[in-house]
Amino acid sequence: MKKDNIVVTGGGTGGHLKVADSFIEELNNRGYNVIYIGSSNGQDKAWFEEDNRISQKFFLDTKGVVNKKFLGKIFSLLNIFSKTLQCIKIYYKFNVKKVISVGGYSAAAATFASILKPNCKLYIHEQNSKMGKLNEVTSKFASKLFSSFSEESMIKDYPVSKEFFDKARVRTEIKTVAFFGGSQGAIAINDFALKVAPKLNSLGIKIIHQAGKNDYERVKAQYDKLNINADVFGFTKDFLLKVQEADFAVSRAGASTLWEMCANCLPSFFIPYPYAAKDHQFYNAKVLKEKGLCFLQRESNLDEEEFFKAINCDIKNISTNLKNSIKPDAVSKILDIVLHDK
Ligand SMILES: CC(=O)N[C@H]1[C@@H](OP(=O)(O)OP(=O)(O)OC[C@H]2O[C@@H](n3ccc(=O)[nH]c3=O)[C@H](O)[C@@H]2O)O[C@H](CO)[C@@H](O)[C@@H]1O
Repeated sequence: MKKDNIVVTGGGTGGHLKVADSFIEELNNRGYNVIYIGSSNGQDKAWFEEDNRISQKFFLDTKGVVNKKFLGKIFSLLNIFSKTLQCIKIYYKFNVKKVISVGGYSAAAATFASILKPNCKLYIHEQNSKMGKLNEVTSKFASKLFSSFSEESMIKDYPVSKEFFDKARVRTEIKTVAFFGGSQGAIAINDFALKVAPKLNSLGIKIIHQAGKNDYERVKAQYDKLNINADVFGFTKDFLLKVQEADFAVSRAGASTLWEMCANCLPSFFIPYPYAAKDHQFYNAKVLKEKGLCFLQRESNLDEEEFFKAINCDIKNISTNLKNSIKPDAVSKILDIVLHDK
């Protein structure tokens, strides 16, 4: 017999969706009925539409509010209000008493509905070092807030999928370097990779390169022109395989990617997305940098020399120490707290 219905909401980009995915997996393993509420815009639909671990899925036509002009903001807020009413109806229909939000605009309506409906509890997972706008507004109403960066959080480890820990290995030498641009890809990282590729190639180092859907063709053509046989792709569902193969990564510092690399013991050179809200990608990586566990450079003063210095680091030492930066059972521990909360 299936247990209670639990709502998981949020997404928009891969970082939020990966965390939602980890919660859905564990809830499903524990026999709970999972209801997912996301947006029909962004990546939610592509990620979960065919997912048979989820018993009910709702992709609402919602968009972000924060970066809109005045009138756009008003329309988006009115839209969120009407979708909030729709979510309240869903909660009554399926007798929902617990809602887990991983944030992002696609979580807004379901989160507000959990606050407005009596006998419904809200649990929030904030992924970043600086809180997103929605979580800032709604966390005061949450029964519990979880975050790797908050002193108050009962569980500080990030909910990374177990497979990144299972396949972890301590790197001892650099045979393969990977370039990762976050779920959307990053032109700045693509251009940097193409700059350093000839030297990496001459050192006999293999290149893995996630260029993003939109820039893939250009990047691939550039490698062909350079006559370098790199493993280039736009986006892969098998990200773990690429992480596992790499001995060193150059990457954006979105929270999910950052902790996945820690879990896998992969030393990294982070180039944060400079336009992230409150510069949160920089602060995500700064926490690791202060412990000597990563390299960190601003996109505005990217330096090839610094990069080549980094790949000559004591990789074994960093990789070994990454092992202690995160523990593997955060998903389970967070859900223990949520599910036993009265
Ligand atoms: C531009 C922007 O606002 N980015 C935010 C977004 O980033 P974004 O979604 O890029 O951030 P993350 O790095 O957190 O997550 C990317 C996720 O996509 C997966 N992946 C990546 C490449 C690939 O080919 N296949 C694949 O599956 C990775 O495993 C990872 O789990 O959400 C993050 C989490 O809130 C934030 O920290 C970022 O700042």
